[in-house]
Amino acid sequence: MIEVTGLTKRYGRKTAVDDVGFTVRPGLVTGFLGPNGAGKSTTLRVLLGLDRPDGGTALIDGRRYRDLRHPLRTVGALLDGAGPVPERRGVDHLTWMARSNRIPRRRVREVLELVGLADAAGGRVKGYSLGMRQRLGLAAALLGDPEILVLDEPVNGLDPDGIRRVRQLLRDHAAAGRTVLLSSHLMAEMAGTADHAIVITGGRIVADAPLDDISAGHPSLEAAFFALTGDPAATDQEGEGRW
Ligand SMILES: Nc1ncnc2c1ncn2[C@@H]1O[C@H](COP(=O)(O)OP(=O)(O)OP(=O)(O)O)[C@@H](O)[C@H]1O
Repeated sequence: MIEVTGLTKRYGRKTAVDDVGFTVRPGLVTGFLGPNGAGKSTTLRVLLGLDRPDGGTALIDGRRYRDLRHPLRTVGALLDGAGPVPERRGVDHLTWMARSNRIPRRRVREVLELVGLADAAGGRVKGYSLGMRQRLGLAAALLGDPEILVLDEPVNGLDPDGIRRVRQLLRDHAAAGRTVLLSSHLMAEMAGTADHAIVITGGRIVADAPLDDISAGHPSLEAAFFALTGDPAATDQEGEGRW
């Protein structure tokens, strides 16, 4: 279970996240949606102990990330940012992670199969495509067989096989009574994967409800998203006349 309460994070004079609160429950895939700059990554970074909040808390099973006894076995995360050493082979990166977290070595092979990277695991990371790096990041998130998955744009760069694998992995994870928090800009992907959605814009939560409730009364999830967050294209047409 993830519990975020009264979370505020400022960068200089910019308030990136403003008194945000939500709960992510087990047994569901919860989508975290919002336009560029809405505050999604900031929230996830604080949750994963990569940034300090100015106020409020973000707890995983009742603890801050840095207080978790076995972080990799509790929460698997995929976030933009520091990746593996480019000179390292994919399999060595995972083996090093497994060893430093007391995870059995056989799990490395398992996660490589799960994400469809087994054949390329012997190659150096610097030779990987965007999608292969993404698969390696997912493998790392799954390595500790964690109860909770927190994934920022997991299908970014993935081909149809990769997208199908991720969708199935997340559905299976939730069906096993585990917790999934997933951010994505791809509304069709979200509509096909998530049960519940939390929508953030301008650093504030504007919806937190089952996906069907959010879409109700709109032709699509995308239309509901624009209704909640504002549609820049509509503003352009209404008078800004930029083009
Ligand atoms: N390190 C930082 N320094 C200054 N401002 C930052 C920093 N990180 C984020 N911000 C600002 O905080 C706001 C929220 O950014 P954040 O990256 O959390 O948004 P996001 O919802 O993840 O966006 P995207 O969909 O583009 O990834 C933005 O206005 C961003 O410019």
